Amino acid sequence: MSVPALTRPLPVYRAADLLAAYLPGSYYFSSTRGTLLADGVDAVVGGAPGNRATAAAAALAEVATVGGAAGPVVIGALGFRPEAPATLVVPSVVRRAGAPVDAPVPDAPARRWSIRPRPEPGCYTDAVRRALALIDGGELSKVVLARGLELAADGPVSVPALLTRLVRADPAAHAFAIDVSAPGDSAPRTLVGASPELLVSRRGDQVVANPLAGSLPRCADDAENRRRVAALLASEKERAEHAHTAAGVADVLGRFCVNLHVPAEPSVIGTPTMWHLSTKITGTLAAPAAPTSSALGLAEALHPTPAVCGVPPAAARDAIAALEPADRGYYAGLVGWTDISGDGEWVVTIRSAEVSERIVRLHAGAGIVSGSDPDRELDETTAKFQTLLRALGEGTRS
Ligand SMILES: C=C(O[C@H]1C=CC=C(C(=O)O)[C@@H]1O)C(=O)O
Repeated sequence: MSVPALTRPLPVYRAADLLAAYLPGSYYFSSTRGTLLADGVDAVVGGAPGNRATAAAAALAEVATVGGAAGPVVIGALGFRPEAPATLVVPSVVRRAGAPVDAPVPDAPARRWSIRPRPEPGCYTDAVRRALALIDGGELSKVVLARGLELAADGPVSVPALLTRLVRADPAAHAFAIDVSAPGDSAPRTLVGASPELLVSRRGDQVVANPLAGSLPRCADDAENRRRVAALLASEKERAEHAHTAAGVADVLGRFCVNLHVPAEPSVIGTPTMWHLSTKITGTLAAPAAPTSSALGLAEALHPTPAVCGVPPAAARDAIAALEPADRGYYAGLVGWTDISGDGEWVVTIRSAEVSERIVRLHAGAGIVSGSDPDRELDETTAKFQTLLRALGEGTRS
């Protein structure tokens, strides 16, 4: 007598269902590769900065029997500085669906906001001038300087509404909402955003990275947008800014890959708010079984790329510490997931915010190279804020 196989039908979810099911405290990540919604914490992944991939692999091996339909993952976010707070967990339940599809953007909840730039715009342009002096002095070739906005609402901010508006405004973005609450926080804290920048994606032995640098704002006029795209491609200064980033990423990935394809010329990608010079780098891993070659291992090796730090990296880090008045926290770090096979997707934490009850903290940065104009860099950060400001129903201010 044959024994029927014990099979459990895998639940099938739609991306829209998982987006609708997101609640603060969950872990959400979506991109053109698919949607992931995870809940509960089976294990917290520790590990020393730079070596978290090994700790992640060990944690995944230990909980390999749980993880719902999709098997266990490590999901979370690491901050910009190696010693910054980190959130990396193996959730108890993982639900997956395909990529988000086009759907109308719902209205933002009605809120009144008070907005404070941190620092004041004049302090930011002063910092850019000081960075240009370091560049002129030969200490640096590029540094990315960021500034912040602190928004206070007249009531609690709905993170599900914010996430939904971000995903609907740009279903191709890498959208995320990660619970980053820490002991001692007076209220739950969520890192939420829609990053255009793929740090690294891995499937089997195939890797893809998509460094971005060199930007212009997008506008409502098609002809003007075409002019801006052409201007971006033609600008020596923007191309130099981009070349530093693409070369930095290619250099690191080259150490892990047996072959690496780096297009000779950048292309342009668009988000609803920005145009960016882009280089899509692809490669084949030499040792895919090594934890250091997992998606998280590669992401840690790549971070921080010159898209958020600079060249040379140590001097750029020092300049950022000296010229930015506040810590970046999770901004300009990495956010994503890795599974037990080492596959996964990590993105650069830009176009992001930390939300805690009534307060939303945003950051945006711009790459400073020889020839940068402080006022234009300020304007670029203002344009980059629009992704989050529009999703909050507060576009065009700052
Ligand atoms: C640092 C940010 O963007 C990076 C990614 C794309 C273009 C950039 C730029 O043109 O400066 C930045 O390197 C940010 O959005 O905060």
